[in-house]
Amino acid sequence: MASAPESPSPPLRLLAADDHPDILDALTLLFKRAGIQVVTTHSPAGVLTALEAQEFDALLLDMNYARDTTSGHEGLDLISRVREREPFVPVLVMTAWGNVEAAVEALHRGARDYIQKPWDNARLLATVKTQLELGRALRGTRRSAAPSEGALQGPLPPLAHESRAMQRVVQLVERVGPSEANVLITGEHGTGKEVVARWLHGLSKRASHALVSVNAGGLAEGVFESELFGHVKGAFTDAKSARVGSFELAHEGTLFLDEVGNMPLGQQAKLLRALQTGEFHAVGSSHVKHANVRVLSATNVSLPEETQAGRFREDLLYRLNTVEIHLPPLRERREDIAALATRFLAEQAARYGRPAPGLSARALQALLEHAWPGNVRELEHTMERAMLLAQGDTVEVEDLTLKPALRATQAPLPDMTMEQAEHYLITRALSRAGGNVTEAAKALGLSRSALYRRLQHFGLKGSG
Ligand SMILES: Nc1ncnc2c1ncn2[C@@H]1O[C@H](COP(=O)(O)OP(=O)(O)OP(=O)(O)O)[C@@H](O)[C@H]1O
Repeated sequence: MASAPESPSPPLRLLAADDHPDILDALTLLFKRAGIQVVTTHSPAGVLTALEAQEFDALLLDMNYARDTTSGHEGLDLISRVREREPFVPVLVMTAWGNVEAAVEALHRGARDYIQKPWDNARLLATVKTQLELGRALRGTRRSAAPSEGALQGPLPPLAHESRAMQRVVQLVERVGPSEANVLITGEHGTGKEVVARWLHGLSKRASHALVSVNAGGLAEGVFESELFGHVKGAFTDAKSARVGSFELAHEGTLFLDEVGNMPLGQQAKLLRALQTGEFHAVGSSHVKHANVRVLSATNVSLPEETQAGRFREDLLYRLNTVEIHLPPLRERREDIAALATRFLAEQAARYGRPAPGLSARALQALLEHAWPGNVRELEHTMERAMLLAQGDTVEVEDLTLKPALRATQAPLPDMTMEQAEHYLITRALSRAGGNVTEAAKALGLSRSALYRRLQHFGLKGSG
């Protein structure tokens, strides 16, 4: 039977924003000639409206909208707002010639590249095309992420990434997600390793197949092989029926090996053999099976240290960590706390059918100062509890029920980096001043405006 011809893919679609009509005309002409569909708008509000109305493969945004200004503030705010709504659409910015500072800040806020005006047509076209194609690929893989049997199901979970550290993680996830590379995800408990695994799978060509999760570090000797490779009926006393193993379930999809650092050496050898050959056989059968899997694994222990101590096979480590993605603990990315806390409050409120409460300034300070040994998971539980305890429409410090012993237990000041020490001193001063910026600035020996700049840098808020 002849197969149906593939339908031609629709033209790449770009949203371009600039408040100068002549620039928009020039851009439209250039991109149309290259077969790119362009929608234009002259204001930040227009960008947000256009994003509501339709999907784009990439955005090209000017940084200055109020005529006669070159500060780029409107453009920077716009990037942040776009990233909130559309975390994965590639954003390119256009900056005034020589305004490298604005360009660097734009990259920090999540823009992928920048073009200086006046631009060079060939370079602009090449840069835009690359981002359009990437954006199209990212959209396509996410759309085809249909759940299938045995998979970790459901839509991709949110991945908050306000901090620079998490923005770097997201960039890495975007880059390696669509590849076939095996990825080792490291980080303390509750830092979001499984969330990252889901995104990696969701962005890959394998997204329409299963993502099968195995708690590799917690399998007793007797069940390890049966769990991973399956067994035939009657293979052992309890084998009343045949079982399909995780390798087979994950065929053409992704196998997620959680807690991989806790596997005993004997199991490591068996896993390595299956990964090297792609072949295995079910317990009680001599029939060789083959599975095509991409392996993602996660651990909260240091595998290089485990390897040195002889507890983890080096050859297995090399197979697992083609790329490593490290999730920093929450105490090292405090800029994420406010966004995560508000998100969790809203989610829990929706779950309990209540209006989402707000966070008092003191409650926010307490959250920012807490050490979060349980990381994002602990914050999630704290906000659920706080939502239930809150009286009225605001969560107060008392509703957080943070254990005092755990508050502000960071690394001692001498062990901190400059950035951490500054962050620590500022949050402490703000907290002591009840969120009042003027008072905190006085205590720190800074001018109010200098403190405001630092607050902006760290994504912190104060009052007064
Ligand atoms: N960046 C994030 N944005 C939003 N939610 C997050 C983020 N990171 C983690 N979470 C949420 O925090 C909880 C813990 O995340 P997850 O289970 O992925 O952590 P983990 O590192 O795999 O934990 P463990 O090591 O204990 O298995 C989940 O409910 C997850 O949805």
